[in-house]
Amino acid sequence: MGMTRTLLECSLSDKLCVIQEKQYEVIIVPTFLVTIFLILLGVILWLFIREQRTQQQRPGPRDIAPVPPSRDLSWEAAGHGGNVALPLKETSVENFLGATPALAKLQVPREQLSEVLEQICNGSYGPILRANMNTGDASKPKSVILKALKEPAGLHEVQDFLGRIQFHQYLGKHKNLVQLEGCCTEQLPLYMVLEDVAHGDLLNFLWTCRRDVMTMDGLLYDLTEKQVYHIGKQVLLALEFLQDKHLFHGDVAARNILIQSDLTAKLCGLGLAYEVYTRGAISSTQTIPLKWLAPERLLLKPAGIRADVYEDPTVLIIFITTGAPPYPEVPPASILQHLQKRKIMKRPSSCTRTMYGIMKSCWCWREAGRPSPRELRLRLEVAIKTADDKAVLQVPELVVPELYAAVAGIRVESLFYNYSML
Ligand SMILES: Nc1ncnc2c1ncn2[C@@H]1O[C@H](COP(=O)(O)OP(=O)(O)OP(=O)(O)O)[C@@H](O)[C@H]1O
Repeated sequence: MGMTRTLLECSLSDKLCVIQEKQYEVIIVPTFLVTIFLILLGVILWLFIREQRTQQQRPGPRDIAPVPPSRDLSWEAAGHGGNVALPLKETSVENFLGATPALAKLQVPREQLSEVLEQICNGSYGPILRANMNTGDASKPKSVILKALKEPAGLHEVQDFLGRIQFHQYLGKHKNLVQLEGCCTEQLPLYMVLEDVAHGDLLNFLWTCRRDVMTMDGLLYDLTEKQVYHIGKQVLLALEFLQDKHLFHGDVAARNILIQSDLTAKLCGLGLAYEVYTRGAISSTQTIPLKWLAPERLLLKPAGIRADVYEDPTVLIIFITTGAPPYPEVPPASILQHLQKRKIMKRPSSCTRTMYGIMKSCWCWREAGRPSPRELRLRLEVAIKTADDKAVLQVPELVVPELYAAVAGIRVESLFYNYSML
């Protein structure tokens, strides 16, 4: 207003007046703008510093301090020399654990877990152990599997581990999925308690079939075509169950199928299904052997249940060849090019044309061209009726795990085999 008035007051012939007025404009406006800018900068800086301070005060992984190992489980007594306890005692973590009431009814009192019998392997969270659980009758302890959270664990890992237990709880019971028995999460160390599927994974089972072993602990190591269908069907029932919950497994492989003495198959390795549950998709952080992957996954495209269907016949073929690696003639790194030429696994002599026909339908390049788990199961149920229940599948050579790992494109340590100990 003042400036306008001054302008109006200056006559155009009064040069001095016009110059003075412009000087006024040149000084006042930029000063005003600079001041605003400085105030804004100050506010932003203040907010930034305040946020930094709050973050420093928040509990983070580095805040976790060591605690002595739990005495409840005699891991050292089992002769392994170490302990599986988390070196963790931190108020914030304890508060955090206390804040998961959803798990309250799953708690297994630690004193019921009496003795660690063996370490099966190192799983994705930490050691996977076989332990005895007291059932009330001292003469009948029950064998269970403990998945422990390894040390050192940060809050994020603790959170993820608890989330995983809740995921099992969400899934509920299914005959063909490994069952959650409970958990020990009220204090550290943390354990997920699972039913013990004592005969271990299908791959080891198949390798044992190659030996002259007839029966072991009630399990018959003689496989017929009918049994192959029978186990395949159970895996598909588990996949249907996951599909009903809008999930998929993501790593269908013989190493993730556990076998009971009555040939009940149970799917384990639910890590990727949990990712689908929490994020709606699988990330690429977990490495799955290339030779097991459906084309869309090799191409890093989004995958779904029909990628599981693609992988399921890979299991069947491994089955029918009693644990031979898939695509033995193709180097693991060349598998995508191989599939892009629309080449599929050859029919082994032990595989009937009916079974191979079913497999081929699953190895369709296009996802939409593959059957759903239910359609596939129905086909297996038809095939089972005429399947051979007499002839035992025989592959004479023993497996050399190192060679298998190289041909299959997997790390030999990932084969949790006690095969060599038989
Ligand atoms: N309930 C069980 N009974 C017997 N053995 C088991 C059981 N659970 C796991 N195992 C053994 O441990 C191995 C690894 O299991 P699993 O893949 O479930 O663990 P993980 O590494 O924690 O993977 P994920 O995070 O995908 O579940 C299996 O191949 C099997 O040998």
